[in-house]
Amino acid sequence: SGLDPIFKYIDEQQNEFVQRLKEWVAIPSDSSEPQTWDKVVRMLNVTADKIKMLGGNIEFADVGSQRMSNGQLVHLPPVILAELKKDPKKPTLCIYGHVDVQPAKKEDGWTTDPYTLTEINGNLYGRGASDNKGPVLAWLHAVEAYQALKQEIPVNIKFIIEGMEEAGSNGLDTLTEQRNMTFFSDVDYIVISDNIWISKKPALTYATRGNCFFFVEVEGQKQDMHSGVFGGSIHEAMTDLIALLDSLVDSRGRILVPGINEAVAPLTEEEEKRYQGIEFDLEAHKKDSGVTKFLYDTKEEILQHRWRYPSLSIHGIEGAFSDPGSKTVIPRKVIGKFSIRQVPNMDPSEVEKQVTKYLQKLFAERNSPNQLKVTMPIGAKPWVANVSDPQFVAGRRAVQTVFGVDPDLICEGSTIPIARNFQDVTGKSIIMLPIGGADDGEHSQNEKMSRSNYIQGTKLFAAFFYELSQLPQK
Ligand SMILES: C[C@H](N)C(=O)N[C@@H](Cc1c[nH]cn1)C(=O)O
Ligand SMILES: [Zn+2]
Ligand SMILES: [Zn+2]
Repeated sequence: SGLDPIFKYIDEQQNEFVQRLKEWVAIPSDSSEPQTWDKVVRMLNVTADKIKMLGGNIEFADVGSQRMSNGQLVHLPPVILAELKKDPKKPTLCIYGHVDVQPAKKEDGWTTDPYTLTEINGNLYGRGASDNKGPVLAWLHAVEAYQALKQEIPVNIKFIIEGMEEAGSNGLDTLTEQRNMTFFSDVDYIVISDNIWISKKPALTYATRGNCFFFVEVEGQKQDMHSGVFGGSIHEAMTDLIALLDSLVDSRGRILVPGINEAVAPLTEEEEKRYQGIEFDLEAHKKDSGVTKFLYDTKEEILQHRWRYPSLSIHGIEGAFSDPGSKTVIPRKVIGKFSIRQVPNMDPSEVEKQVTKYLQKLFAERNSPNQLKVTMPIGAKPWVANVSDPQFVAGRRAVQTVFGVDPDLICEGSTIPIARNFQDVTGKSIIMLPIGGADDGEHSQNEKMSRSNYIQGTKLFAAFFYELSQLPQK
């Protein structure tokens, strides 16, 4: 086909493409703490340089400041808005991605250094390899392939690349509103590749869960105390917090906050049947994840609880003694962190009220003199696409061209916070076109992307440009 020279170029350049991913992974652009936002900015500069080399116009859009939990106001990293040369006769595709990463330390249990991309048995290990540096580079390499062969890219291309996705995409929602009539006005399609397949088969994603992230702070004394001197005679902040955290979810994974489960859209018969038809190998999932016993026994229940029911996870406690050894301390202030994944018909502002009211009631029952503060720094809504949108036809055809199979049509249990905002504010067609493998281990130790997914994924994106251009013009 006409795409063959492009695919050949991508195959020939694959070592160079892997080398570039190595350079990107080497930048520890962890967005979880302002202390490392300078690395996020460095990563955004490197990304912008690459887009400039492809002839792109770049704007570093300012998205203001964020008030941190300690009251400090910190300037956020900018968002890259970019555009390649425009031809008004072609449709315009806007590619969203992020170049920040989750935190990673070798001592967390990585086999290799998280910031040194290391290839083992065809897998490229490194923080951000799959989430989301690999896919962002794959888009840029797909553009590069057309340009290197002096072939016209069949669509106009815009980019939105941010460095705060893992921290909730703060500021990007307002920027989207501000630029709706300008940057977004000529956009026909928005594509996001920031998630994974559910099996070895390629997939198109039409829904994601949202996320409400909570901080529960319990403050006791002015300083940490000796547990031999004060233990037994004071209300300990950590004891209060553990009681609160233990009241959120039961051992069967059921959320205990009143109102949460009641809000969830009921499972229809038609939807239930759809789950039976989904190819999902539970044994392979167990093997890949290392989970020996799930909360549910059937593939249908597991997928439903990953895609269409809320879940509550407890992530950590700031201020708790967590080093090795035995320090007999009573921490003065502790902050529990948990999040609740959001599904239709949940509303993050309602969830915030429900959680706050519930925790305040439980805390009051403890008669503790300590101070309780509940905040929700992230409140991202779930996203559901219109699957009859022509963009899904282009996605399916591109998968068929590169992989020779029909893609699975799947949902995503995790969250791309800005997806729902793009949909609500711009009204544009959105698709998720993942290239990450089911066993990539995003956010985990030993995150990886296979060389094959990275390179075939680059071809998929090149084919997607072509297939979009073949759709009837809007
Ligand atoms: C799906 C995406 N690659 C991702 O990992 N998103 C994060 C975003 C998030 C949600 N709450 C806070 N950050 C995720 O789903 O955890
Ligand atoms: Zn991501
Ligand atoms: Zn992520």
